[in-house]
Amino acid sequence: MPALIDFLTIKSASYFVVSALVAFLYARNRKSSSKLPFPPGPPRLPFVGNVHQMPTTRLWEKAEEWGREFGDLVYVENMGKPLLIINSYEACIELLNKKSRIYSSRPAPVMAYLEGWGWLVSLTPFGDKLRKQRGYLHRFFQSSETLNYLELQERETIILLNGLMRDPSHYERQLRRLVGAVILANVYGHEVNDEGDSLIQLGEACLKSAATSSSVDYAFLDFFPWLQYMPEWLLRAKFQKVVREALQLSEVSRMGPHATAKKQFLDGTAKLSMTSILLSENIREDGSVLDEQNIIDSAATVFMAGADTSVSALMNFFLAMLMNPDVQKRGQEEIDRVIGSDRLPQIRDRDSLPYVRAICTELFRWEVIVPLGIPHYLTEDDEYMRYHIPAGTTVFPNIWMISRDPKCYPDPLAFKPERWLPGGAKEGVPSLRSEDYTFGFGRRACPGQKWAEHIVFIAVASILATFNIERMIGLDGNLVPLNDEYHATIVRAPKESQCKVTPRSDNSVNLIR
Ligand code: HEM
Repeated sequence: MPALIDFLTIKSASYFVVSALVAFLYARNRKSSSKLPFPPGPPRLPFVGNVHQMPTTRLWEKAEEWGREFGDLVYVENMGKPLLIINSYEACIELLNKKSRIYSSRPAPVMAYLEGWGWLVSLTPFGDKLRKQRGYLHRFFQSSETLNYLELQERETIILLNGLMRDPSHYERQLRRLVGAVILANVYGHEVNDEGDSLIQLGEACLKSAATSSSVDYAFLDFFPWLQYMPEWLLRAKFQKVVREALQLSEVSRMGPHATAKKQFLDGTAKLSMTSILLSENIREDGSVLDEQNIIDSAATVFMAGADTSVSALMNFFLAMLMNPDVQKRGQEEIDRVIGSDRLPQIRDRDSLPYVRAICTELFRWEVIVPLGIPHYLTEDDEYMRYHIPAGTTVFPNIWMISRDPKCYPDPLAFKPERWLPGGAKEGVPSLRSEDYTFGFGRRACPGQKWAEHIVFIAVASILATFNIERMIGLDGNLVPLNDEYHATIVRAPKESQCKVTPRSDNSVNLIR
């Protein structure tokens, strides 16, 4: 056995040296491929580049610091892999929108593929497959007409209000149920009965697992992919165990709900959903389904991409209300004045509730949910502002920094819906709306934007209409501190705060029931 260990250690060390050499030569070679310099950035060390300066979490905070020092574009390298961070909205539009032909692929993180998440639409490389998948998602989620999802969002929001009345101290659980129930009904025709629904739990487990694949703990696999072949006992890294567990989850979540929905479709018991509509349009006489893999993958991606993000927006709403009681009061006054107390708000009330709409727009700006977007990948060499950007660069739009630009948003850390009202802030309405960047850019921009905007609006308006959200007073008579911590993976999600969520009046209770 010791001889074997020696052999494998020598073997892996020699692999290391060869990989290092290849990366070094590759980096040198790339440097000489254009006369133009790379964009500015922190000084790089030979071979390892900026690896020593890369944070293990919250890359967006470091990116902001670099952005202040180097400007709109920051170029860094990680073991020979080029990364570009774009810090201004204008540069995002110039590169990711106007040159979307070459800026619309995705990097391929080794860990995500090992774990079996390679089928996610958000990882699909640019090309025909992606066009097909995005075509499906646009049809069902960017317009409410195909699935009539607005009605379902309203119905499920009433269940949310009942849930908050029953279990006011666990608002996160209720918000997860709301978003999960609408998504699963829209995608598979699955009806969620309670917060413990098995598909919601499966989705949550997948989200946790997929979040690990983007963890920096496994970034070493991107630099030394051959390490994935090392025996588990030799490497003493736990990634193989993590991979085995994730592989199971990714397969079950991709195929399981589809199989159930297909069975219901064939039995004639299926409810109207993205899956049942696509099956009915694509089923052939022999029972096979045209383009079934893309249908399966697009449907299975929706929970993964839509649930955590939309829940985070609503979690931020609770935090914002706890921090800004005056905003809550003004929103409630608008609803009382415009809608009265005989009915709950509906999505068609959007145009007559400008302040509530402004709260939603501010929610998409304040504490952005996907601070560095999902990275794009440049497929050809490019030039911009007399800089050379090499093919193979991973490109991050710095949504975090754009949303906090004090030139555009005075007092950017404050939650101020008034900034979106004409005449409401003395500086006037900012020209850059948060909806223009929070959902990403170009041909990879979020296909769920409209769906998310609608569910956030109806949930916010309905909660404001019927509940007061207030800080708790502790046994010592002082306010219980808010939990302003955030889970920090690709999605930045606030943690739950202890608070009091109480119906505004007996009339609210009757309306909810
Ligand atoms: C508040 C809620 C949401 C936010 C903030 C959000 C944000 C984003 C962002 C920043 C991206 C990356 C865009 C880019 O690469 O430039 C994205 C991609 C994506 N989003 Fe959303 N999203 C939300 C809700 C949803 C919902 C409800 C769905 C479900 C339909 C969805 C489905 C997707 C998909 C499939 C992608 C990948 C698109 C691709 O790679 O081509 N998202 N989202």
